[in-house]
Amino acid sequence: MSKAGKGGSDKLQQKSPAEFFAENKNIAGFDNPGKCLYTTVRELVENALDSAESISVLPLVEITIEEVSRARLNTLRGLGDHARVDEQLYHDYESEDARKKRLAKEAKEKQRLEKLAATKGEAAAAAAAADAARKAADGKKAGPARGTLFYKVTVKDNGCGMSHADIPNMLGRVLSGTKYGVKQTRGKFGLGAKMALIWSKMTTGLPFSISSALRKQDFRSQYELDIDIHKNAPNVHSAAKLPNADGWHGACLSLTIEGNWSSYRAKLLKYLRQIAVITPYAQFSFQYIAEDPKSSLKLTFRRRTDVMPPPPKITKHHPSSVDLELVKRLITETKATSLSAFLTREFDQVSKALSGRLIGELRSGGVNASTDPKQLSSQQVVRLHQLLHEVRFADPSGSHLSPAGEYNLRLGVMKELQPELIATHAGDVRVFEGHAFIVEAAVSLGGRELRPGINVYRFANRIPLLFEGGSDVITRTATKRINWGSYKINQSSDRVGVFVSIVSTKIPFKGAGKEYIGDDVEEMVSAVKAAIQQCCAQLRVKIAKALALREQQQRRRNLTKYIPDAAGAIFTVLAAMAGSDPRGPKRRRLQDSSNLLQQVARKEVVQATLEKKLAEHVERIDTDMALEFQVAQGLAGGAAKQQLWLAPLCDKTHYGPELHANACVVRLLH
Ligand SMILES: Nc1ncnc2c1ncn2[C@@H]1O[C@H](COP(=O)(O)OP(=O)(O)OP(=O)(O)O)[C@@H](O)[C@H]1O
Repeated sequence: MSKAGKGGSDKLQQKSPAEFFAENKNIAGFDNPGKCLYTTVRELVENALDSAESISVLPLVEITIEEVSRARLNTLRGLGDHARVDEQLYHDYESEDARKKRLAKEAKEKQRLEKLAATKGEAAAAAAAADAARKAADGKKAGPARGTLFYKVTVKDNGCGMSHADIPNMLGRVLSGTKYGVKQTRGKFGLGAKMALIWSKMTTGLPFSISSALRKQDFRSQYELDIDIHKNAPNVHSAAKLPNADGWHGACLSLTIEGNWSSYRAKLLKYLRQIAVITPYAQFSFQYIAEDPKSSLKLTFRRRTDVMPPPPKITKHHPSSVDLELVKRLITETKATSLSAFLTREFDQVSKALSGRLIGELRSGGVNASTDPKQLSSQQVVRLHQLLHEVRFADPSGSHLSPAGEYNLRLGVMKELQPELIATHAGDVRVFEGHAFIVEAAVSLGGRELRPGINVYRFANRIPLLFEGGSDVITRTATKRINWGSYKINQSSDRVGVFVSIVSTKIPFKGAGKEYIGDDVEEMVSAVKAAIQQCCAQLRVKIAKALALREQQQRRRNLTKYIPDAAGAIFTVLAAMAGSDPRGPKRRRLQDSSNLLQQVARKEVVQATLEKKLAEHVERIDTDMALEFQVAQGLAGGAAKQQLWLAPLCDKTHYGPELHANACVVRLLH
């Protein structure tokens, strides 16, 4: 008899996707309570942005995190107050041993303070006591904040909303979503919101509350649901259609989870600031409601532009990116009834003429242009798949992508970090495994909140990436592959901001948590490096100009500093000469065509007159030299130019040739 038959541990079992992800939450970025709070907010915010952008509406996202004490949570769960029967069972019970240890520690601390007061005075002892009290309080804060470990997270948007019938499946079934096509979106896996729901189910047991309306819909869908983890199916508690008198459209999702605000507060705020950098056309209102109102927080990241990148478009699979299973699925799903139509209809970069040539290669296998793709034998499908990988197809055009745009990236960095210098660059469309991608970069110097050294900001499909930076292609390229010194940038003392945004129909994320992009994709490494280098080259010119300006100002300051002394010395000589014999040797040597000495004698010229004239002279040579410098630089084609950004009115972002004129350079759109 087999072990399974005996009821041993080898019994065959099956898991639903929901069970798998509930047991392996960390794969999706749900590691610990603090990180879970962060990832929940992040997933809901990114859904909100995807949703508003899908209907070309300027996003308005309201995020609220509200502390829920254990007592309130119990009320929400319908649990009454519990009077403890056996105190010793509980975590917070102080045993006799623990009490002795605490008293010994306190006595030792008292002795230390008394000794300090005797040697260094009362003030030093008081400061040490305050310091110890602060450390003790910090220690308590870092530990689990009992009573406020639960949070109600609500995210509301003005996006496309969800249809009434779809809501249970969209939000209550793992691996279901609308973003699986070949399209650039923030979401991809059909997992994020459900992971938040699974986490809430595992920690508080409270359901998802969803309110949503499609555009022009006269009712709002109102749902309370959770997920049957075992069946991976939605479990609807209540569903209703409520009046929508004000014509609102969008979604408002709310759930109550365990979390840790104090340990992830900084990360969450950093995330919001960075998403505001890469999405300057969105408005984010953030509110943290604490049980103690003094710890509450309200922040608004305002919209700075109404120019939204054109929305990404869904595109067809590139022939070199499909695997055998995908070819089979496309054959099953296609509406084409001939092989010729199938190839042109389902694949990118396959024209009618090219499909004819491809079919020519397959003819020996017994197919022709009119063969119904659904009638292909499995050998014929295998041959077709092989052929698609052997033929060299034109690269995808990338016109379906939606990069943030240099204008938005620059604006975002300027508004959030206010750097002293900034340069931006948008790279050309490149290709990785048949998927187009575009890398945009900004490099800034100085500004708010940057530490000395290289500060890397990473974005993928316009999502900020805040974790696992050390292994990411952007961080590694910025810190290891750029020779900063050659651009007059000091890698350790200058405050350098490196912002890189990659958009693609397939970002090679490591893991479903979308935390970082691997450093092993050669095409991506070279595109990221080129984009950063382009920014650095622009910055080098600006830095040279700034240095020259600083030198010029220093020279002027030095000259100005000596004017009173120089004028005083000259005036003393002139005054002495003016009082000497006009026919004496000193006076004869002076060519006094402007009768300077007489003017000095008549007090028409005094020391102040000399000082004023010298100051005017310094000013004049300074301006002349600056002008000379500007002209020289202008002719050399560099520093005198200032980049000015005018947002294109049309939705194109691919630039063509540059037109150079004396006063400006204009970049044309293709
Ligand atoms: N705020 C929203 N507005 C409109 N539709 C939404 C919203 N939130 C979620 N959805 C719909 O629910 C689906 C599932 O969302 P979920 O967060 O689970 O996964 P996803 O965003 O598709 O992918 P990922 O797991 O990569 O985030 C989405 O594809 C979208 O169609």
